[in-house]
Amino acid sequence: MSAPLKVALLGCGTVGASVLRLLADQAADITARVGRPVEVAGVAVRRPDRHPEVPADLLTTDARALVTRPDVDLVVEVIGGIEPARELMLAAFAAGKSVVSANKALLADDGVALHAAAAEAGVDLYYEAAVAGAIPLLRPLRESLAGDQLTRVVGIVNGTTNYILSRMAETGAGFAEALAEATELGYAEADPTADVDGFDAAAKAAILASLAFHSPVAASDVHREGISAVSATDVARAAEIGCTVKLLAICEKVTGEHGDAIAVRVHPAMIPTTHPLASVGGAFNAVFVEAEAAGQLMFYGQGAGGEPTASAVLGDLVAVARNRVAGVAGPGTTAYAGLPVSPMADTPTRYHVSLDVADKPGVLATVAQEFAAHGVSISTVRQDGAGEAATLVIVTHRAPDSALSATISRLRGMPAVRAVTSVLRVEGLA
Ligand SMILES: NC(=O)C1=CN([C@@H]2O[C@H](COP(=O)(O)OP(=O)(O)OC[C@H]3O[C@@H](n4cnc5c(N)ncnc54)[C@H](O)[C@@H]3O)[C@@H](O)[C@H]2O)C=CC1
Ligand SMILES: N[C@@H](CC=O)C(=O)O
Ligand code: NA
Repeated sequence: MSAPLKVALLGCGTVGASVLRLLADQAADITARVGRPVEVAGVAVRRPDRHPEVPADLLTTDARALVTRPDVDLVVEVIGGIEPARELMLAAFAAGKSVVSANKALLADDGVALHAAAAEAGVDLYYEAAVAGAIPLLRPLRESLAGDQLTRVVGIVNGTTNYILSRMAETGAGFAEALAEATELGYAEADPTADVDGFDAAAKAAILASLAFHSPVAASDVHREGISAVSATDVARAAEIGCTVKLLAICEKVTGEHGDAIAVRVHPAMIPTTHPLASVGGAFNAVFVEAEAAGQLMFYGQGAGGEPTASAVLGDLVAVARNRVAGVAGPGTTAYAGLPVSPMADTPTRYHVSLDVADKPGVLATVAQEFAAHGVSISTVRQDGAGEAATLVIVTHRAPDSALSATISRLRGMPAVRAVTSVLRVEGLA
């Protein structure tokens, strides 16, 4: 057997510790699959005293020196965040080393430049773990579907928020309690506001849109709304119309007056309980991909947690190790289509709106008139109660998002409307 391939592991938190453990547990199989042993050369951490599980001679606080060590062949970056992860990746490429990363924040922030640096160095940059954890999704998009035309990618790509929404809907758990559980289980980001406010899902949506539509899409291009404004009323209203609330990432090819573009958004939405995404619970993720020839495909599995994420990291590590043994680099990404990102204001969406109104003659007509004035067609209206406590529940047809939000702003100022108690977009309704 030839000399081992040496790996620099950067970061030994939830994901890094699982990578280290699985790499040791599966050493014999990985050796057989790669054709050479794959061994850890060093583990860069911030506080060596906090890692009694790692052999002391492997620990270092100098990640840069580890990355550029001549005996290191491959780098696994599971530190997270933008810097120093970016600088360490660029140093790895410059030194001719392939990188495996789980870092969606960085890939969505600077993916184009990182891919270019890897290509220039003739090495690999793989990051299957960065989107939907264990689920094989990026490689199918990049390789298996490379001969098809993708039209839509929609899914649940953040385990923490899905865990929180599932707990709120199923057990009535409070938001803070459910978030604490998700953090304890290793699903949440180092700063969980990245999950709750939709930044993590937006980064993943940007990566998915870039791969699906061969165009550069950054996290800052993604319309982003998190789940902190989702109320118990929203969850209850959703249940009344046979829906559940999920945080969705939606990437679509749209055709406007200036030609093809990409609409990319992350926001909570009501979806029918019969929709396959509605039954995706806990930290699980699921992603639908629609392609012209393939039709609909669905990918489902564990989207967060140390071991599931480490599975995807190790899959990439085996892939880049095989490429290294073969003396090649794998397929990179392409942004040849260069499609622009369409503004959220122009994106067609549907709204579910719940209003407290006085039950007086003409109120329904006044409210309906406001929708009509903005060119928004109403699909269904329901009135509950009477007198002072009447509630109007309206579901619209699709209209440009700006028309819908302008309608809501006007309703909030109408004397006949006492309160707008719930506003959520709706997806997947017939
Ligand atoms: N936890 C999860 O379920 C998933 C995490 N990811 C991604 O994997 C990456 C790692 O996530 P976790 O392991 O959950 O985070 P973590 O916070 O548990 O671990 C990161 C580790 O890196 C260390 N670190 C930070 N800066 C360092 C530096 N300059 N040098 C050496 N070590 C440094 C930290 O001390 C910490 O131990 C992130 O990019 C995250 O977005 C991706 C998919 C799922
Ligand atoms: N914090 C992320 C981890 C995986 O990407 C999530 O909750 O999905
Ligand atoms: Na994945």
